[in-house]
Amino acid sequence: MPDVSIKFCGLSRAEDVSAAAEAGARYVGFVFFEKSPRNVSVAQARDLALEVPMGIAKVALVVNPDDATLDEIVAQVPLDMLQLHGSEPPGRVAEIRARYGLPVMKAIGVAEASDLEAIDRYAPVADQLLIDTKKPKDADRPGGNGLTFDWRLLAGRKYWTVPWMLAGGLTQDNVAEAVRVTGARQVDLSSAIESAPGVKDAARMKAFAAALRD
Ligand SMILES: O=C(O)c1ccccc1N[C@@H]1O[C@H](COP(=O)(O)O)[C@@H](O)[C@H]1O
Repeated sequence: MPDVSIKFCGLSRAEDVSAAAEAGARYVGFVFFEKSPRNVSVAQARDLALEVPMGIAKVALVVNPDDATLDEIVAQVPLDMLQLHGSEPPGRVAEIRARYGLPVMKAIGVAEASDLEAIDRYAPVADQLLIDTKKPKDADRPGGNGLTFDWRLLAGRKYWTVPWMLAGGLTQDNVAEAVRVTGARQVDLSSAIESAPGVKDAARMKAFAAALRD
């Protein structure tokens, strides 16, 4: 198994941060999206971010944010990256990257081959890409739904101009296969490391990391 970096997303308690660090996460994510069971306030995220050990990147996940929202988050929370998980067009991604001087990761939803065309539009304006399952029509959030997409769509794609992460329904049982098929060297997940919606589980984080290591 190659070395694969893990991002555990949607942490909301100090104990989740400790568990993520202990499991070997290289990124942790805080969700700013009211309809999500993982939604945190700016104050909560600030307290959590201050608990994150050095060397683990702190990521703010936002969905079609306006400048006022981002101004507040960036001013209050010590961050290493912004994750844009809405329908932000490439120009807006570039604008956010320039305005805040933080690396930006743009999520791209995938359901079919044509969705991958977005990679060429976003790679020039983002520091990283997050290839996630496309939002189902009836879902009330654009990610974090625990659903996979057909990983074979990424198989054989050798040339990426920016680093990327794989996301969407990854679990301790399927991640090894997902990495094998897609060649991903970074993975991001939320649902599978929860004991209930929004409640992270230390044992599941540990088991997920072990599935990538062993
Ligand atoms: O987690 C959420 O609630 C969320 C809300 C809005 C946008 C994105 C969200 N999560 C992101 O989706 C991926 C995949 O999640 P899952 O593993 O399928 O549950 C997750 O890694 C987050 O980055």
